[in-house]
Amino acid sequence: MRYAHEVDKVRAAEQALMARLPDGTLMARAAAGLAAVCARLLPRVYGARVVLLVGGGANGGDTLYAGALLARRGARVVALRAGTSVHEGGAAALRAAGGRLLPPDATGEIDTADLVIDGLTGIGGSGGLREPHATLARRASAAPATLVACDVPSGVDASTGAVAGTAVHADVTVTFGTHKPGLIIDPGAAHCGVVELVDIGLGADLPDPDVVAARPDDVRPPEPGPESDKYRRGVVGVIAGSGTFPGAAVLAAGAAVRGGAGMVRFASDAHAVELVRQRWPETVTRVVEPGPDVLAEIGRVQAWVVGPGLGGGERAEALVGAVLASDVPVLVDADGLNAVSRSDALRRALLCRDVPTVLTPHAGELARLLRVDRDAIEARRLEHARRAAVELGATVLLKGSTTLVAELDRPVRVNPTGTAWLATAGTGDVLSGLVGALLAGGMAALEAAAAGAYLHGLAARLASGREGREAPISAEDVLRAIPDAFRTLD
Ligand SMILES: NC(=O)C1=CN([C@@H]2O[C@H](COP(=O)(O)OP(=O)(O)OC[C@H]3O[C@@H](n4cnc5c(N)ncnc54)[C@H](OP(=O)(O)O)[C@@H]3O)[C@@H](O)[C@H]2O)[C@@H](O)CC1
Ligand SMILES: Nc1ncnc2c1ncn2[C@@H]1O[C@H](COP(=O)(O)OP(=O)(O)O)[C@@H](O)[C@H]1O
Ligand SMILES: [K+]
Repeated sequence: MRYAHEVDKVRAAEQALMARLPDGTLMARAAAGLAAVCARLLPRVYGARVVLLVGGGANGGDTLYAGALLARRGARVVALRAGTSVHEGGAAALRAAGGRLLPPDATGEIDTADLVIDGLTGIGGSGGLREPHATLARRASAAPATLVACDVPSGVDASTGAVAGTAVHADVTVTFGTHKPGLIIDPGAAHCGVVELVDIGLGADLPDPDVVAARPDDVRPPEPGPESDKYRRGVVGVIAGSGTFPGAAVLAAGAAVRGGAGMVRFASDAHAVELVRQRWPETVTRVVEPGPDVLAEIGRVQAWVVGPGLGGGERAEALVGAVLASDVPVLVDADGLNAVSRSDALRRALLCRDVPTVLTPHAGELARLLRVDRDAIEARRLEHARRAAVELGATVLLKGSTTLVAELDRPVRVNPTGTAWLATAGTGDVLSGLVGALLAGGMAALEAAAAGAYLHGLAARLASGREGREAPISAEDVLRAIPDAFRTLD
């Protein structure tokens, strides 16, 4: 797993470590790591033009010391000082190495630089960048020079990834000690470029992470063994589709098949059932009307998926209600979530469940569930995913440019796979069927949701093509690539 810690935990760990080390050791380690990355990025350090953007805090200090190291190797280094104060030790080191400090209006230096280091704000930044920081950030982001952010791109909130106004768009972010959530969650993540972690020795002092991102060998979907049969592998029941949206049913049922379910039971109205039967003859289908015995009519399952394409109205509410009353893991998606948003009774049913429930909203659906603005959710995804997990008593998979999975008292999972080409109709239906199959296979809710998001994003990348040469994909392309995604896991 890749770990990320929020700012208060980073500071506590740094203090604990600093208490055992001579003054300035951590800053020296951070600066050395930063300078080493910058040196690698330059074709030649000697004679390179390096500009430092320096704020008044320790982030500026790291940057000044790194600039001094580059100056000692023959780079021509100038620092533009934003604000009134500047880290004194760092400024003295830069001067001693032959570098110069200039006022912030010397912005012409940025346009002719080979490399710019952004040391305006790090983990101490808060709110939108003030002037002259914002102008410097904009100018550096637009300049041809390679832009390296020190610890965090200035203007990005390190703990959350929120961006209030201008923020640096870095090519590379060199971060110290541990990742910060804001570097792996959008909108902040989109400002980071490539993230390089420099070890400054914090390891033993860091507590459990706030946020984690899987690496390929962390994703372990269930595998059949010699003792397996279709029932032991897990039966998933999919209740989806309607006269208006039958396609969602085909995608969700198909993804459950491809996601490794031993068997898929599919139930809906006659039209959706007919389409699913034609497209996925391996499913066991049943036409159902909502009623007290609807689940018994469909048959025994190890997990339910309810919601994709169900449409609005009482039918959807009744079907979601029946599923929430069951005693097996449940995934609620799309119109199923909208039904919960409309009905206090369903909300109560959700809270009463003592078996796992996974909710898979996009920002609009979560906005309706939490009764907040969609924009607020997209700006502060981490906060809202966590809040939803608490208020709705469920494992919440928030979809979008960064997919998060939140569960009470657990580090939030950030999905590292995916591509913007996934933003196309129907891909969410594929995700619901896939996660449903993993739940039916016996994975815990958090693991199933995180593994499903990982495989879904990987399938999309495989379908879309090699980086730099991607092509548009359909939801069906993603579905077809699910087995390839499984194959790429170790
Ligand atoms: N602690 C350690 O052991 C280690 C820490 N390390 C390094 O220290 C960094 C943290 O340093 P830090 O705590 O000094 O905060 P920092 O990120 O420089 O920001 C504060 C400055 O920014 C300013 N500012 C804030 N918001 C602003 C805004 N919106 N717009 C404009 N200005 C704004 C604020 O001004 P003020 O609001 O006080 O007027 C103040 O001047 C960390 O990221 C890492 O690089 C490493 O060396 C390893 C060891
Ligand atoms: N900008 C984006 N970058 C990466 N993935 C995205 C982006 N926007 C959406 N996605 C992904 O695309 C899928 C869309 O799901 P959803 O909105 O439910 O679509 P639908 O309801 O049409 O099936 C989700 O997996 C989501 O995480
Ligand atoms: K910075």
